[in-house]
Amino acid sequence: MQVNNIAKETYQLSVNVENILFEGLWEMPNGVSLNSYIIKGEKTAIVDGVCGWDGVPESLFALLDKLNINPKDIEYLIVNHVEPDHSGWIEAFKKINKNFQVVCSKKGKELLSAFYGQTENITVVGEKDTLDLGNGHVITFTEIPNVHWPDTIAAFDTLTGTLFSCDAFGSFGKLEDKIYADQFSEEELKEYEKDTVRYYSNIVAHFSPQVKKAVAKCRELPVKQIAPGHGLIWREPAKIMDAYSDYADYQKGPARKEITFIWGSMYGMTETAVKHAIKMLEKKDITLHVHQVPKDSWGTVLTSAWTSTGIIVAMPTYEFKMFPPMGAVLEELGKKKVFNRKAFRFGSYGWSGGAQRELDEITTRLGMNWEFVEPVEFLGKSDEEVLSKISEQIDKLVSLVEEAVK
Ligand SMILES: Cc1cc2nc3c(=O)[nH]c(=O)nc-3n(C[C@H](O)[C@H](O)[C@H](O)COP(=O)(O)O)c2cc1C
Repeated sequence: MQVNNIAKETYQLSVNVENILFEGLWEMPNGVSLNSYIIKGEKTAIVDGVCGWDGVPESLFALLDKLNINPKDIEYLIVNHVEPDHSGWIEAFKKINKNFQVVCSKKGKELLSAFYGQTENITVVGEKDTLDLGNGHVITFTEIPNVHWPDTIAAFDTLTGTLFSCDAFGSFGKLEDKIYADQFSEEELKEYEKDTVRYYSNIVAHFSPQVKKAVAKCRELPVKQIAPGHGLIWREPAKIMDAYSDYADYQKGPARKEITFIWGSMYGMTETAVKHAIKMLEKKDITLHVHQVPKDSWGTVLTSAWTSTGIIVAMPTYEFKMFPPMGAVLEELGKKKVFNRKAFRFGSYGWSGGAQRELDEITTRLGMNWEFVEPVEFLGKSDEEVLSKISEQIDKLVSLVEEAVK
């Protein structure tokens, strides 16, 4: 929980949240920050807020107190989108301040009524509309729908060049002493990027075409720094804009020279072949992510798959279908539109098989368009012949990935 002066009369109020599943679903090994911003012109505005969970609005009020800001003196609540991780505190705020004006998009107005019964004192803004807070702080608005809720806008302070981008350009990971990306070393940024890709792939990825449009729009603004609703502030805005643009492109593939290897096994028959395959892949000049299901969460698998051009799935047949957690993970990859990957499947069966049929059904139904090399399905344990066939197909897969990313 911290306050930072990030530009003239502009402050970041940040509250870290840990040990929860984001959206009730996604694990966050390093937590997440909920960032609000105060702009103190002649009038005071708060840009986005925090969730309404126990203790979180109170943390925000404590931060306002540190800044000597009485919530009653906040005139504008700029709600870039109504998703409750940023707007949940409105109920608590309304109890303290009865005379504020909400600034949001047309769609945001509908959602505010539905979620918080807020129907009055709302100023609707659209593309290029402005809000003058005095002292030179003229805020202009840009519509970036579906990044990540349909009502999303971004607010740009023309005085300081700060773009308050809401979920766009955000990341998982707590904010600690360093709040700017440029305070991180190359190594630290590489590590931090894992949280950014996790955030992007788990939360925003479905809307990748809209992300592309949003990035293009934001590039047109004279942005000096990007202050997102989650994660670090970017004083070199092109870096995170380029990264988000690349992540959006990965949806349709090809992505990076990486392979995500997802496997599951009941009695070790498939697992023996998995160990052989991993040993082989580790000798290749390609980044490998290995995940066992159901041990590793959907979110973790999705994070790796998002940046991988190649996918290997290894699992046995279970009641005429795939080993169930594999089916669930693949459905999720399909729904997030992890499309056009190079892929390989192998696994053990005991009766009459069936895993392949379900795999084909899921990839076809969800339009995933994965290009598979020949599958290797074996009865019981894997012998030398099976392992050699697996090696052959892995060689083919690696070549396909290398070709795709050239
Ligand atoms: C609960 C259960 C369901 C199974 N269902 C099928 C099936 O529908 N078709 C099939 O060919 N084998 C089926 N098998 C056999 C397994 O696919 C076989 O034992 C395989 O070797 C398991 O590989 P693993 O040790 O990697 O889990 C089933 C086994 C179990 C325990």
